[in-house]
Amino acid sequence: MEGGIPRAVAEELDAADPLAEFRKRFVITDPELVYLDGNSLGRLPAATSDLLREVVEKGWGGGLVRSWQEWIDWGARLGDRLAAHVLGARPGEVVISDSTSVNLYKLAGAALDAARGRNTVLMDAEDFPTNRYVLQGLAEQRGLRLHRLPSDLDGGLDLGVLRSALDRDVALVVLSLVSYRSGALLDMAKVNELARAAGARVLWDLSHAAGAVPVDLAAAGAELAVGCTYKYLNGGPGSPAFLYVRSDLHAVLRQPVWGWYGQREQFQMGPDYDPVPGIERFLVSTPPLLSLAAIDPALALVEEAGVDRIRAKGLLLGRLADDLAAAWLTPLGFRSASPGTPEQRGSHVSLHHPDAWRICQTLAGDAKVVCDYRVPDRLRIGLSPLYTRFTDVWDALARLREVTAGRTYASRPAGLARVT
Ligand SMILES: Cc1ncc(COP(=O)(O)O)c(C=O)c1O
Ligand SMILES: Nc1c(O)cccc1C(=O)C[C@H](N)C(=O)O
Repeated sequence: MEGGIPRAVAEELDAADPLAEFRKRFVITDPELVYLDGNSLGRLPAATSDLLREVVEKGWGGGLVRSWQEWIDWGARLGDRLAAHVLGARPGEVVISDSTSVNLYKLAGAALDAARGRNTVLMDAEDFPTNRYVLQGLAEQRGLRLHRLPSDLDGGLDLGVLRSALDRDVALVVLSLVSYRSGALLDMAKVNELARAAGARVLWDLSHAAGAVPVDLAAAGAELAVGCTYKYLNGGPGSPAFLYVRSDLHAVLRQPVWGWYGQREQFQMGPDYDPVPGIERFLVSTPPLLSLAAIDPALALVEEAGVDRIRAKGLLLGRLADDLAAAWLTPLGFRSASPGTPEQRGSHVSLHHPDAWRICQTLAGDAKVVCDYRVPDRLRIGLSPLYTRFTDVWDALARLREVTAGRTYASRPAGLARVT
């Protein structure tokens, strides 16, 4: 019961794909497994293991502490590459450090400290949990008002809702450019403009956007951003995050965690904290060097492919997923949980189904399709263009249809795993 779109269509799209060769640059141990969870953890680039072996054996094993001469500015060097090729920022505006949550805390804290007389923080009530918790903590600790903007779980934040909440008390707006749940993509320039007109700053979380959709922080008038490197940037589990602060704000903002990596003349070990003038003032401490190093070969792939080409393929993958879902899955009780066209989304798509959890678990078994589940009833399908083929999407949705239609999942007991 193929119906809808024949597999040959996906095969033709693969044959015409200018990025097809990039799949070979990743480690793929099980060719039958369809991996559609690169929006959570990207695949391992083939070059990463050798690079890490070199850093471990030559750098750590041979060079020992002397290697810090070379390692110490890797966060800034990689930040500059990310700025130039992925984020549309200028040299000296991006640095890699800490985790997304910690960077969010540092930049939100810095912005709130600088915004005297304004006592409201706006956030999307449906934003990724860590963002909500960090802001809740900051607001409680500082006696600020946290205004949670209602937003459409399957759509995204309505700019009309944001506009009407932007009064003269708002110090900071924190938003994800791409929603982790629905994939909804916001208009960054428009949001920045609305906030600027109201005298508020915007802090962007680019975790689900970086390396998947074109981002031009400078052109969009962005002031602050954070994001992770282990999703579409394929930096590996727990690879450190990035942070961006527009250069004119470096002198104005001081982050709340005063560590020695932000200090002028770090190795002079001076008595009092006196941060450097540049982006490194937003650093805190010793980076997890091996995880930082792993970003290098991963970023090289994104640089070579180019984010515009990655996005172009992402849109086609998204359209194929939409068409197949409409033909095969809607009749089986699936309902879209994402904006309707790929252009309105990042690179993942979500579907509601009352049995989503059990379907997701079953798919990952014999059907060999890894996507993820998000409470209460969503399957989230990540389409990471550097290694996802059109035939992968076709095969995955065909297996999804089979599992659901045959209700082969129904006999399995339900229950939540610790990690989904
Ligand atoms: C939008 C968003 N922000 C933040 C995070 C969390 O980042 P971390 O746990 O690396 O701090 C994630 C995913 O883990 C995310 O999807
Ligand atoms: N960061 C993760 C982790 O440490 C464990 C399991 C999953 C993740 C993820 O990245 C989830 C992802 N941010 C999400 O959008 O749900």
